[in-house]
Amino acid sequence: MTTVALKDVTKVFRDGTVAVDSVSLDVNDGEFMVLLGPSGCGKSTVLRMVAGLEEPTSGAVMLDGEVANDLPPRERKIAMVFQDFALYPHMSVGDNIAFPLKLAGIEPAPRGERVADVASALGIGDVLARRPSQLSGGQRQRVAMGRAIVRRPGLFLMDEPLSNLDSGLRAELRAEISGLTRELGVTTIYVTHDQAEALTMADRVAIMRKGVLQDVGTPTQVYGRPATLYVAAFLGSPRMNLLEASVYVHLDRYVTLTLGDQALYLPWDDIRSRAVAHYHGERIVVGMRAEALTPVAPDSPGDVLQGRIRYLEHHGHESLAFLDIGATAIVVDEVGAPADSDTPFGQRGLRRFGQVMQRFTGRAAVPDANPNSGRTSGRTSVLNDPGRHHRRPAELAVRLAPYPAVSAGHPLAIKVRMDALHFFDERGDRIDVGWR
Ligand SMILES: Nc1ncnc2c1ncn2[C@@H]1O[C@H](COP(=O)(O)OP(=O)(O)OP(=O)(O)O)[C@@H](O)[C@H]1O
Repeated sequence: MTTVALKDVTKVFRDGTVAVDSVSLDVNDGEFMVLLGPSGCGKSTVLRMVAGLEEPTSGAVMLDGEVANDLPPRERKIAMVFQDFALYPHMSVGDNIAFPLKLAGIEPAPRGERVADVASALGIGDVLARRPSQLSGGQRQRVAMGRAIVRRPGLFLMDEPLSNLDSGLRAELRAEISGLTRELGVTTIYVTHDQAEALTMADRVAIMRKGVLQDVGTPTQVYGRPATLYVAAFLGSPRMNLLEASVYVHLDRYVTLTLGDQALYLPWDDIRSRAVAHYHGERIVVGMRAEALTPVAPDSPGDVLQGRIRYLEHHGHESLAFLDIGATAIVVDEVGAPADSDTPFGQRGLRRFGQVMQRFTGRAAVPDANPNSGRTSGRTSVLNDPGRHHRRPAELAVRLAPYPAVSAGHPLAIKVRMDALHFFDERGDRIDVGWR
């Protein structure tokens, strides 16, 4: 049984990089917690502090309710799994898995039994005599998992353990890892920049940006009720449509949300109107996921936006239409294109590449980007903050049936599910409208 608590933990590296900024997070016993965020947001640094491989600059890392800042890594009852597997190439698979037990002084007979049990649970019982070089990537990852679980640790720390594998195998191992950790009841902290991994595997997800924790909750909570504009923009594919809206209150009648030259109306007796009404005369951000938008006949009544298709994207099972609706979109920087979530070539890769190039050429190949340079206060308006967000003509992402009978230039009317709208204030914080 292991619980982890981070209390106001900050890590500033010697060069002044603030990798982790006042993070507080509780991980419950047996919980599968995923740390999610783009490359360089500080996820691995959090994990390394929990492992005892990095010391916090301030704050406390607590294990089972005790401050563990000064506890050496080997006394923390943890097992780590990394993306590069870190297997011993000269040892057989069986010896790799048995190694931690050997170190712990376990006799050969019970050692062999434990190894056989773990190997059969992971489906690698028939390759125990092979060397790691004679295995596939997926098998190697299973051996790394086996070596981690064989000691029955209280806490698993996994740093992008699947990112070197192809996508089919990743999906398979995703299910295996989450099944296995739950079966074992081991508390797990799993680092990834892949939102699909986070949403499918986690009991709860903690989303980070530039060292700052943005939101923590179950996958349903963080997806359905994102705490900040950043989380709203980061999660989901296609990205949530984020539109600048002006609020105008017609007392006792309705609240108008003006999007360019069109408007949506919240009836006054709708509970959400009261929260949004505080922003009368101001601009807010209205978020609409594609699932809240349905194409309808052009003259349909109710909450309908009119647009013209700028372009279509065909994805096989569906097509996405991107509509010009004459409104302004708020684009959150650093979330990357959705496909980014699939590239293992993160900041760490860049750093390594830079170090290798430097060794050969004496010059840095890639400047070591400091995500905190140009950091702005959390109070800055997102509607006027060129370093972090920018505005551009909105292209509303809408789902259509595969290969629809429309093309670029076609007009399209879209019905908006008003109860699925998200609202954010000018600082990028969720406006709580008291529902869901
Ligand atoms: N030893 C170090 N010295 C200076 N800066 C560092 C060091 N280690 C990490 N950093 C910086 O701290 C920030 C957070 O790094 P970290 O590795 O925790 O991010 P990450 O979210 O895990 O990213 P990635 O997925 O690319 O590894 C980055 O800006 C990184 O360049």
